Amino acid sequence: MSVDTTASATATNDLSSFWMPFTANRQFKSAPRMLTRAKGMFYETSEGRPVLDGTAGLWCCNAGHGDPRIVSAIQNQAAELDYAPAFQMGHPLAFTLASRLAQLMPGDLNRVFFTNSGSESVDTALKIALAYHRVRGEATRTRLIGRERGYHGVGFGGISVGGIVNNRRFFGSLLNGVDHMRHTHQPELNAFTRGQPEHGAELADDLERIVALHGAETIAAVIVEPMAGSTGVLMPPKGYLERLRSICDKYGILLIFDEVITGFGRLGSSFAVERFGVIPDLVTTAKGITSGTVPMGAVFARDGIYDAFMHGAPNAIELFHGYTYSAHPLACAAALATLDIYRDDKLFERADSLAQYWEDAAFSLKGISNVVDIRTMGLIAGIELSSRPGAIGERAFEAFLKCYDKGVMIRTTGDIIALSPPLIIEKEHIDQIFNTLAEVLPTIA
Ligand SMILES: Cc1ncc(COP(=O)(O)O)c(CNc2cccc(C(=O)O)c2)c1O
Repeated sequence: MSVDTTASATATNDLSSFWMPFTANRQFKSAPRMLTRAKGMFYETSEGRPVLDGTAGLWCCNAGHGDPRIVSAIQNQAAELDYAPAFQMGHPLAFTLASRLAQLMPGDLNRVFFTNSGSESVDTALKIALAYHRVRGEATRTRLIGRERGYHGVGFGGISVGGIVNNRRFFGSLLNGVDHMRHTHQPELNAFTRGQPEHGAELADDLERIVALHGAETIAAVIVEPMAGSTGVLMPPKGYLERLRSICDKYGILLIFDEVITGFGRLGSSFAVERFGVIPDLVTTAKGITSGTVPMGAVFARDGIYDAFMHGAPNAIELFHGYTYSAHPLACAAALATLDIYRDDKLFERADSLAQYWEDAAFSLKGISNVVDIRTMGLIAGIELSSRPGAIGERAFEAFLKCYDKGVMIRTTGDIIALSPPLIIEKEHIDQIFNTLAEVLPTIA
């Protein structure tokens, strides 16, 4: 029997085989929400209904959907060089892209290791950090420090340093050799703050306590999201990142910024590195690198980290790590086309120019029942709702369903609504998002 893989064949009613990620599978399969097309700011459902993409897919479609410049880049690449190994072999696009990315990133974060996702970027950065200390003769530095409420993907490395309990509790004992700083959310001090909170920089001193407990010589790296996205859009308190950098310098600890969400314009700048003016030792990225069109991640390393590995027998492999699809030609082509769009259409500057309008629109929700906090920066917003007793997440999920029915797609984490639209968004779309929320939220008891 021939297998029909055309679009008509995918309009199947058989939902049973796909085990959906991070999804209430039974609820979804009882009332599927199928997206079949996308263009610009909009998805189209299987019923032909337009849905405004308020979350850039999953924080990744920063250039919007269906840009012909990316589409043709992928098509042409598939026809020319569909796949080539990056182990002991190379293809020019990988080197061109790495150079482009290094030019985009501030500081001396000039070395780029390619992965296929944010989770792989995080595991790669953690392994580079551990190996870096070993090649420098400090093999005692094996401990990795994360932060409560941190999200660093779903690899065993990422969930070990991560701080979201549901992402950890089911997966057993591999999560050792880590410690965590406190998260920085202080609603009693900072609720409804526009941008960075005034209070909380001293929370970075948790790292001093961890050093005092374990000994600096046992600690390899600290990893933080400069802006914590998945946990519900938590901004770094003023001075916090600077303080982390200073403490890491004091003890020879590597600082890793996980910019899987904040990278590529989300905060109105190229990266959080640029936005906050703090230079980490490693940066993890993914998502916006290809505007979500082809899976790809990239880890940026400072020159000194790369140089530390470049010793020993001249024909020896310096780092025993990498993926079959590292620097995949289609991903490289999509990424180069995406970077061209960010540059030519000035999407980062555009995000910065719309940030005030976006913020004012978000804060127009203040005063609606159950809205207990609003947090914004660049083109990101977190709208926190109070939780129903014993039913955390239900209010926000109800808002998600109602917004979807009204033609707007939002994301929720717990009872926090997370919004992160494509950077091509127009003011009319911003109005549509927040007018829809203004209609929906008062109807949720
Ligand atoms: C900071 C950070 N680090 C790593 C990852 C993992 O990336 P991959 O998924 O590509 O392995 C992420 C991903 N973040 C992510 C992914 C999907 C949904 C949501 C949400 O908050 O709704 C967030 C992330 O936000």
